[in-house]
Amino acid sequence: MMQPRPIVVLDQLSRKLGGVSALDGFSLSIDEGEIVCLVGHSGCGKSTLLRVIAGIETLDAGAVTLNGQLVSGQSVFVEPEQRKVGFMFQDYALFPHLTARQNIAFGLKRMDRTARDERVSDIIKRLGIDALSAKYPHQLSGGEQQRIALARALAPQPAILLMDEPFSNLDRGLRESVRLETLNLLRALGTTAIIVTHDPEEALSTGDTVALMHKGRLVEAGTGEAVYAKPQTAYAASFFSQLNRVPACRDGAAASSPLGRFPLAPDHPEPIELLIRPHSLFLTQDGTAARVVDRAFRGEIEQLVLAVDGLAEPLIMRSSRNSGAEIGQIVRVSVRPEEAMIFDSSHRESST
Ligand SMILES: Nc1ncnc2c1ncn2[C@@H]1O[C@H](COP(=O)(O)OP(=O)(O)OP(=O)(O)O)[C@@H](O)[C@H]1O
Repeated sequence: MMQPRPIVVLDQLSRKLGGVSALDGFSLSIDEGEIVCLVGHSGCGKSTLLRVIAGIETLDAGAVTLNGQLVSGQSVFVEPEQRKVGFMFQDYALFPHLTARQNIAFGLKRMDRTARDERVSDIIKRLGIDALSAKYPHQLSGGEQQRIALARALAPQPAILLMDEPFSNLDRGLRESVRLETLNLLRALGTTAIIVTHDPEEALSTGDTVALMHKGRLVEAGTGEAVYAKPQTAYAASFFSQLNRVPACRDGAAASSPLGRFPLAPDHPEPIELLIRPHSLFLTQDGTAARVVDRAFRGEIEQLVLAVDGLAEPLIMRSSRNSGAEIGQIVRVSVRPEEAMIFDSSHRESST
């Protein structure tokens, strides 16, 4: 098997816009054929990053290398048309006065007519959108417009495809199927892609790598499983799920808390931040006493709100087992020790 080759190398990208650091030393390397899902809260710099890669925004510092060629930085600037980068905008930006087929052909003006027709027919066939090709954008549903926009972005066979919130305009029901279809197509074509979203759940299930961004910086990157189960930072832990923050302090080789003791590395920085997901709590005879403050049954999931002595905030516990607990009842709660997450809280203010 061939070694993967980095096709997008983003090195220490910085860009100030309107006095804000939209990009602040952002670095990431993406392999050929890799699908990266870039996620972060609104305003963290996701769109600016895509625009810099596409060449429709400049850099203050840093360098972008695409396919081995320096395209931005060190006084180099390669024009967007020369970059072999496709861009799919959040609102699709289809031309209203062109049919679906003409929209798809739009980026192929420099090809001769026969080759262009062939290319357009090929992508229409691949996406199974033949029935839409003579229609105008206003005659298409949101899902159909999304497919035309995708076909238009893919028609020039870009080495890299950038997609800004490509599924956010779709209904919930449609979003899942369009997302799977789009990913399957990108994989079949071997396209390297960066897909932007602000939805944590979507990020975890889209693509090979999740890259979490905050205030113009990369917080961490890894597979969806890794960033969810073993986040390296408290910011990532809290971005991808609700959390219980539990006070804890060092006691020898352990972090001691009202919910028990957890192993702590000797060199772990202090103060300690102990974070526990609602699903990491369970009821057991030898747990810590807790009073049920609230209980909500949600079909497959039961949620309990539990007051524990020594905790200012009640704990949220979720389980797929129905405990049958009643409000006011005293229960005993424990933590799956391997799921307790311990961080250093000294940088919390700057990271949230
Ligand atoms: N043209 C501009 N002029 C001034 N400030 C800008 C400009 N473009 C972006 N910004 C600022 O830069 C920061 C990053 O913006 P950007 O649009 O890249 O974020 P984003 O993560 O894509 O947000 P969203 O998810 O809301 O689209 C924001 O604080 C934004 O207000």
